[in-house]
Amino acid sequence: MSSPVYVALDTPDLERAKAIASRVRNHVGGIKLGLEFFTANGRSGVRDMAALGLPIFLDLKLHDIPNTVGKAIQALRALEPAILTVHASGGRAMMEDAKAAAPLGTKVVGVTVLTSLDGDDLASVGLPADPHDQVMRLTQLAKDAGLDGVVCSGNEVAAARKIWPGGFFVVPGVRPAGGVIGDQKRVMTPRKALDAGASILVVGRPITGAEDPDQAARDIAATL
Ligand SMILES: O=C(O)c1cc(=O)[nH]c(=O)n1[C@@H]1O[C@H](COP(=O)(O)O)[C@@H](O)[C@H]1O
Repeated sequence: MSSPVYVALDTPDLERAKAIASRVRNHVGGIKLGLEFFTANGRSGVRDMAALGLPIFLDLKLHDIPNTVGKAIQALRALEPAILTVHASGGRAMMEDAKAAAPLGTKVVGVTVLTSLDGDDLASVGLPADPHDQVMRLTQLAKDAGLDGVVCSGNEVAAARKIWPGGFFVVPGVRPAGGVIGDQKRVMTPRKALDAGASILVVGRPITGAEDPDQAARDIAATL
């Protein structure tokens, strides 16, 4: 079975992204490319990374009016990513248009509450102060809109899966025991997140920032 770990290659440097991907490729199940990579390298950069042969998770976290998000996804269709993100808080119509515009084989997943936010952050933007409640609300909305799954933290994934047993659950904010937490606020170890019901785990800096990324990826794989 392929690894549930997608390595987040958060760098604007194409050569660095390729170098890390080649080093860790036998210990991860896929590659996640986000805004930092995409704004620097665009579609041709995504194609270069796809040529390495691992599934591509294109994490652009689209969030705009339904027409704009739908058209943006149409413009990306040829890349046929395995997974694509939109913000679930963009609303049901936006998510419906996103799914309708995506290639058939692409899983479109809705970001619920970013793992870098806690209750105080939510309250500061006028949302219910409990991340758990907001994740449940947006999981239900993403399901109703016909998406394939959601992104949430390990803290919420078990409850979210109860709402949506067949959903695809992406869990970032993953840290090995004792790992540096950085800007993340809702974190969990890879093993616990998987046991709680994650479909895949997104791991960035614990691998890419390690002195020996292959060893870091192997160490994480050994805990799963
Ligand atoms: O959609 C995501 O992948 C995502 C959602 C979220 O709520 N939190 C989150 O950290 N991410 C992404 O997951 C990765 C986490 O990176 P590290 O904190 O370095 O492991 C980054 O690429 C983030 O963009």
